[in-house]
Amino acid sequence: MQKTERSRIAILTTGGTIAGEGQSQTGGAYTSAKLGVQQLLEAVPELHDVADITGEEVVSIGSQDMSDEVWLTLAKRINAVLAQDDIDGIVITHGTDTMEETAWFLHLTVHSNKPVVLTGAMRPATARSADGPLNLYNAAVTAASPEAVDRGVMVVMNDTVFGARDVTKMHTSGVDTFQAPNFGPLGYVHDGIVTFQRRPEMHHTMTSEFDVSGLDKLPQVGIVFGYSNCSPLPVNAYVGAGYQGIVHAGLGNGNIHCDVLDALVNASRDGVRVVRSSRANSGSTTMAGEVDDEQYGFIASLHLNPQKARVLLQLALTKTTDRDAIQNYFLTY
Ligand SMILES: NC(=O)C[C@H](N)C(=O)O
Repeated sequence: MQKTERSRIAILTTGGTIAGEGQSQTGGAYTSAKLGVQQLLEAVPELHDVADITGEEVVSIGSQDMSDEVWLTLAKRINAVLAQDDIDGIVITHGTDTMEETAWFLHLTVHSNKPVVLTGAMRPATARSADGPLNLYNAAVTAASPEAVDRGVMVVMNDTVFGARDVTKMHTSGVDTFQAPNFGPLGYVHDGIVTFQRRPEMHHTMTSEFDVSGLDKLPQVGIVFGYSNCSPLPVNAYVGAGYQGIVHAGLGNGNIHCDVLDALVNASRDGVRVVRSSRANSGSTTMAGEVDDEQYGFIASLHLNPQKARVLLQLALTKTTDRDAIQNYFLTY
């Protein structure tokens, strides 16, 4: 696709290690979300070779503190900015801890085909070989590319472009922490050029039916982790607190310890929607395995990991509580 005019990119900042400051350049303790939007932009003057850039701070937090409220604020702000004729794409700087969840939430709630790219850093801005500046540059290159239109929300880290549905954080500290274990990346960025190899096939952005424009909170959905000798206490606590949904981070192909299974079946029969995901980092919780979802009224998360299954269940519950309809959402998005 040819493009002659200069792209116009809005950079929205939310904090994270990319805006982090430490006392040493070679590692150790640091605090995320310290630098403002101007400091982030000034660190990468080459951004202005890529596009006309505007910057705006949405929040300034470590992404471990991300909340449904911030997601709703972000989605509404992004929809408003992308509705402007004078903006071609958005870059969001974000902490890496929950970047995959925010990207996935936005993939389902932003209704535009313009590129939306999240990026961040594993090393604070003050570190030797800080990865943030090049990640920010590569994110802007991607957001400014006409080739990036209609690929949904993306994460650009470590020269790699990932789809929001596929990407997950796999390493606690490495700069190559983001991977897409089931489906691989969408493309790569090198020398100021983004090259794509595929586009997401499932519904998102323009074809997503989830609309959060009138919402100021989301349904409450909790995650329960499966392990040997585990207890039904967390399931019962969520049910007692009135949660509308529970995602079980199950064993292997979404399997569930017998004590916890009883608690989840009771929850499901009481109308709490239960999604069966897996603590394994790749593969699908398939619809026919050792657990009979139809019998218990459970929903298989398929390739969505627990933290992403939680997001889709929250959005599904804004539309329906019907088990079959929710399973269908997991087959569609
Ligand atoms: N690398 C990072 O950005 C980690 C940080 N705790 C955050 O998610 O905000």
